[in-house]
Amino acid sequence: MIFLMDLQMMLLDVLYFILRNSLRAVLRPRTKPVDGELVLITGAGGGLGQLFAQEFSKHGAEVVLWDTNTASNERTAALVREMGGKAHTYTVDVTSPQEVYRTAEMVREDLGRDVTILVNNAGVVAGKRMLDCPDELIERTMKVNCHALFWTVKAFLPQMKANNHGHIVTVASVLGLFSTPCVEDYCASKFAAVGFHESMAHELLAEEVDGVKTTLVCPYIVDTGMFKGCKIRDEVEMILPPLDPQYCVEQAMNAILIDQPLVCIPRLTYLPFLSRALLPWESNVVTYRFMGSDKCMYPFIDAMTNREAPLPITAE
Ligand SMILES: NC(=O)C1=CN([C@@H]2O[C@H](COP(=O)(O)OP(=O)(O)OC[C@H]3O[C@@H](n4cnc5c(N)ncnc54)[C@H](OP(=O)(O)O)[C@@H]3O)[C@@H](O)[C@H]2O)C=CC1
Ligand SMILES: CC1=C(/C=C/C(C)=C/C=C/C(C)=C/C=O)C(C)(C)CCC1
Repeated sequence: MIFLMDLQMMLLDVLYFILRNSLRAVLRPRTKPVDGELVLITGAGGGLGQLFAQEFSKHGAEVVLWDTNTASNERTAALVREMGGKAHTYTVDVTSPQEVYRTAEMVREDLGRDVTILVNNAGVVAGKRMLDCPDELIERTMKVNCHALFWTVKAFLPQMKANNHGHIVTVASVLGLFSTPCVEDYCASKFAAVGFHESMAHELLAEEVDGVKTTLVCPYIVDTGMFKGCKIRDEVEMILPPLDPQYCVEQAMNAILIDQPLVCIPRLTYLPFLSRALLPWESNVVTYRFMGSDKCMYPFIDAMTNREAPLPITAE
């Protein structure tokens, strides 16, 4: 009897959330204020990291910027300060757990308060065919895009839980939900990031920690240069062009500010995610061929290889 009542309640809840989320897609729900929050962004010197810092700052948050690249991290801080915002920079390699824990402690001592929003944004890709790729590059992708999530979350989640207040954002990718050929390191790391994020989100809900929110951000190609050259069929690209970085971050911010658990940017990319789950493998293969996704990474890998190749010696 209790089982049947629970089943009925669960089905009603399922319907309620389908309805609520469909309405949310049309009507804009109220956003939460983030002024006064302390937001830590990893990979803050990069294309999306810089824009996240500026957007959070526009909303009145104080930002803590982490990157291995001191110069680009300082540029982000300068942009935030020009806007009248508060930014603190730290040069950190997020692949090192010791460095992450030590710097997290330093942030706490320097600022005298806890980080309340963590944006795990740092990411890399090897940009080589798997069989040509040095093992160290494959390991680096796994360490930056996946292992680092464990270190930063272990560093900041305990205080969020203790205060029952916080938000963990994981910038994964649509390539964590479906794959393309020739970026095995990246897909493996982003599928892992999605798995990590979802498991952590379920853990918080199972423990009824309702004040710590989570958002998984899965963008399609963004024009930051990271995947420069990646190209699908022209006719399909007209419907699905690479994203403008500002648009991507604005969409991600909208999701974060309404505590949305998952956002695929653009929405059209929910389709290949669904078709991967529902259609036979061979149906997906023919779709990939038709849309030019089967060889979309070739020009990207060529461009990466040429970028690294030494300049040809030309006779004077
Ligand atoms: N661009 C795209 O098409 C898409 C990107 N994404 C994801 O979005 C996120 C941001 O990407 P994007 O802004 O385009 O990339 P960028 O390369 O512009 O920025 C990434 C930043 O992370 C930094 N970084 C790399 N390794 C480490 C490390 N070990 N510790 C700390 N910082 C590090 C980089 O520093 P350095 O300059 O020294 O390398 C760089 O500043 C990534 O997670 C990416 O996977 C998702 C979907 C699409
Ligand atoms: C596979 C596939 C597609 C192409 C996806 C591509 C090319 C994604 C690239 C994403 C990147 C580079 C993400 C970085 O994080 C389509 C045409 C959408 C639909 C058919 C299935």
